This record gives sequence, C-alpha cells and structure tokens, in this order.
Amino acid sequence: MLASDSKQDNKKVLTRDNMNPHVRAAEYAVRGELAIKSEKLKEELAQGISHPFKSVVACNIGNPQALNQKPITFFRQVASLVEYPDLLSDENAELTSKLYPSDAIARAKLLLKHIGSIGAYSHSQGIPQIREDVAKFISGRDGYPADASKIYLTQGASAGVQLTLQMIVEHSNVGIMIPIPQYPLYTATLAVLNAKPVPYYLDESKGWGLTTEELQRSFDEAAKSGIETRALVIINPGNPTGQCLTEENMRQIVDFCHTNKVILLADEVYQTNIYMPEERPFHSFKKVLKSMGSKYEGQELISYHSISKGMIGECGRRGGYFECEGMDTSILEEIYKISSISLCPNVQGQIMVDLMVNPPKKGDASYALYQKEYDAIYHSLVSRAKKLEDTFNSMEGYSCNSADGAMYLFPQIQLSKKAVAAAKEANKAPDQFYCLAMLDATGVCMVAGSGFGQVDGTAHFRSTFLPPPELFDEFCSSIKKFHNDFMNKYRD
Ligand SMILES: Cc1ncc(COP(=O)(O)O)c(CN[C@@H]2CONC2=O)c1O
Repeated sequence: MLASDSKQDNKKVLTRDNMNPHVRAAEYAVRGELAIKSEKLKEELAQGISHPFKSVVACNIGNPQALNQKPITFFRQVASLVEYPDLLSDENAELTSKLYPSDAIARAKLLLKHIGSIGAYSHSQGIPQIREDVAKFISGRDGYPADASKIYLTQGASAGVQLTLQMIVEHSNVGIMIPIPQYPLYTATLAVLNAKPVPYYLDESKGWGLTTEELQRSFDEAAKSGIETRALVIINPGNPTGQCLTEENMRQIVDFCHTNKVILLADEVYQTNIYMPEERPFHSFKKVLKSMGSKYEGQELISYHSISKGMIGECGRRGGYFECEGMDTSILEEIYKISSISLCPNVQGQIMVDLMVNPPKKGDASYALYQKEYDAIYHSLVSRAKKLEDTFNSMEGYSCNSADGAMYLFPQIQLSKKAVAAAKEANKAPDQFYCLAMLDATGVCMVAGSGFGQVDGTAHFRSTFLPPPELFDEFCSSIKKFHNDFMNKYRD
C-alpha cells in the first residue's frame, strides 16, 4: 500500500489560520465586497436572471477603457507594429504604408532597434532608451535635469510603490504617513509589510486641503507611541478626493519632510488629469524641491507615474515608472537588485510609457489625430466631472467638493438615524450599506468611504466620472432616483 493511501484526512497544508497573517490583514476596498457582488450581478444578468437594471456600471475603479473610452490611435498603431515585426519588412512596406502613418512605422522601427524583440527580457530597470525618454520628459516638464539611471520602469505605479515601501520598512515600528482618505494600495501594502500607517487628515471643509500643522501633529503623535516615521505619502492630484496642491503648500510639505527627516513619496499618476489648469495647475514635487535651493539638496524624494491614468487609460498593460531624487547610491543599487528578482517589467508596458512621455509632436504625421483624440477625452472628463458633481450637490443630504483633478468624486452623505440603524442591523458601515443598496437598485458599483478612511462619524463614497458620455445622463438619473427612494424608505 502507498504511504499516501494511509493519509485519511485531506487536511490542507495552507489555511487561513496558518497563512501569513500580514497578508490576511490586508484589504483593498476598490475590489472588495461591492466589486465582488457587482461581478456576480453581471454573471446573473448574462444568465438571464432579471434585476431592476440592464447592466452593471463599474464606478468603483478608474478603468477608462472598461467603460468604452477608446485608446489613443497612434499608441495602438505602434504597439501593433512592434508586436508583429513582419509588418515592417521591406516586402510588406507597400501594404503597411497603406495601413499605418509614417511616424508610427518610424517609431516602431526605432523601438525595435533598441529592444530587439518584445518577447525578450529587457534590462531589469527598464529599457535604457525608454528611461532616457522619461528623463527628457521630466526635465522638459520641470526645467531641471533628470538622470535616467535614477528612473525605474515598473509594472504600473503599484509595483513601484510596493517595491519602494518594501525597501523602507525595516521593522514593524517603521511608520509611513498616509492621507485620510487615502488610496488603499497604501494601507494594504503597509499591512502586508507589517508596517505602521501614520494617518494625517485632509480637511474636507477646505477642499481636502492639507496643512503642515496636521502633518506635524500626526508625526509627533506617532513619535510619542514609539513609531519611527520614515516617509510621507502625498497623492497629488488626490485619490479619492481629487484635490490639487498649490505650489506654496508643496514648498511647506518639502520643508516638513526636510525638518522631520522623512522621505517624500509623491504619487503623481494623475498629473495630466488637471481640470482647473488656471486655478490649480499641476506642479511636480521634483520641480518644487529643486526650486527651493541648496538647503534642501539631498532631500529624499521618490515620484511615481503611470500609463493607467491621464487621457491614456492603458491600465491593463501595466506600465509606469518612479524617479529617485536624493537617494543614497547604495539604495539605488538595492532597488536594482530587487527589480532584477522579477527580471523585468513587461515590454509592451514599457513601450506605452515611452509613448506617454514622447507622443507625436507638431509636424508629425499623427500629431493632428493625436491632439484631437487627447483633447476630446480631456474635455469629456471635465464635463462629466462637473455634471456628476452638480448631480450629487442637487441631492438631499449630499455635499461634494469639486474634482480639481484625478478621476473621482468623494461626496459626503448625511444618512438618517433609521438608515444608520438598518446598517447596524446588517452589520455594515453606513456608507457600505448605502452603496450595497445602490448596487442592488441600479447596478452602479461605488466604493464606500470606509474603504478609504474618513473622519469618524462621517459617511462618504467614491465614484468615478467615467461612464460613457452617451449613458451619463441615464447614469445620473438612476442614482438620483435610487437616492430619493432610499431617503423616503429610511426617513426619520
Ligand atoms: C493614486 C494611485 N496610485 C497608484 C495607482 C496604481 O496605478 P497602476 O495601474 O499604475 O498600478 C492608482 C490606480 N488607481 C486605482 C485603480 O483604479 N481606481 C483606483 O483607485 C492610483 O489611483
């Protein structure tokens, strides 16, 4: 008889009880209970099971192309050419020139000259020529030099954030300052790393403003409990709150970091999602830091960017980068070492980073179409953001700050005592209870404010403004109707 036959029980080696407890503790609300339930509703609709709505609207995630946003034509032309290099051969030249503009063909050839095959591993830090293009983009944007050797291409900004936080968290008493409300990539990653989140609160009454008094309060409070705070995360423009920092405020933040000896982690993935460019233009922390002179020379700063946002929305390709400023050379080597364990970021994602930072220029064959597509997406985002903000602010018990940037609105909702009691009865946070009811009634999937953190006793939810323009009015009306019915059902 085989030894294995004698094993009667099928006890699993790995269970929730004995798995890594820090992984178990991690939560990521953007794809939590509401998102999971929305997927189930989508399947039921596909099976013909009826619901009071025809389709599920995923407003829980900034995923533009999942809501019919079209990709930028030039980007996909180049991506398709590098994917099938035979199209670039002399024998196919006539056919290809009928299908593709000359600048897309030229760009694809140039990329392949640097890359060889997109099926090959690339340099672990990312393809050198693409990092040079990123450096050129950064120095052109900021007016200060950027060094390609301090730029790392990544599988989306998420991978860059996770890698750099992993570098910083030496032990479980290391604190990382995070905004409340915050994008849950940060709390989830800190949970996995068994680090201490050190929350600082954005001021909703001041357009989600951030003061250095609040930063200092948070830092000092953590220090009192023995936490060694080593970094400050700033998301600018904000997710979920959409605020865009003023240059003056940014200088104060850099000074705070310098005074308290903390690394500044600048999440700038929404740097082109700027909807009030006159009143609140985007400034990079790299530019602000370099403009502050020699006193701040050596301040450690890591800035993150991504192809998932902006007018590009190529989320699924997983492309992005982070730039290190003021970091010790030995740390740059360690970052390279960690990057090399994963071999390399995917090459199509790297190519999309190159296209993001080096798009068609005036005079190029594709420039007119590129600019037309880019502007159309931008103006549509501006108008949908405003329309949804106005819808929210027209609803009983809602108050919603405008979105200076990013892709989200984060309204506060005043729920009745009856609704709060019903939520308690259902063992749900009030905003989670409200969002579940909205999902059941309309098919619209939001993310409850409790998933981002909020001032105790308040209730919010986050919505994208990404439903397609042709469905946007219907989307707004369905939310308004749901809300009226909900408020009447639970009126005190
Ligand atoms: C502030 C912020 N940083 C980083 C990321 C990660 O982006 P990558 O796709 O480059 O890894 C996101 C994604 N935004 C998530 C995804 O969609 N909705 C969100 O809140 C984000 O909002």
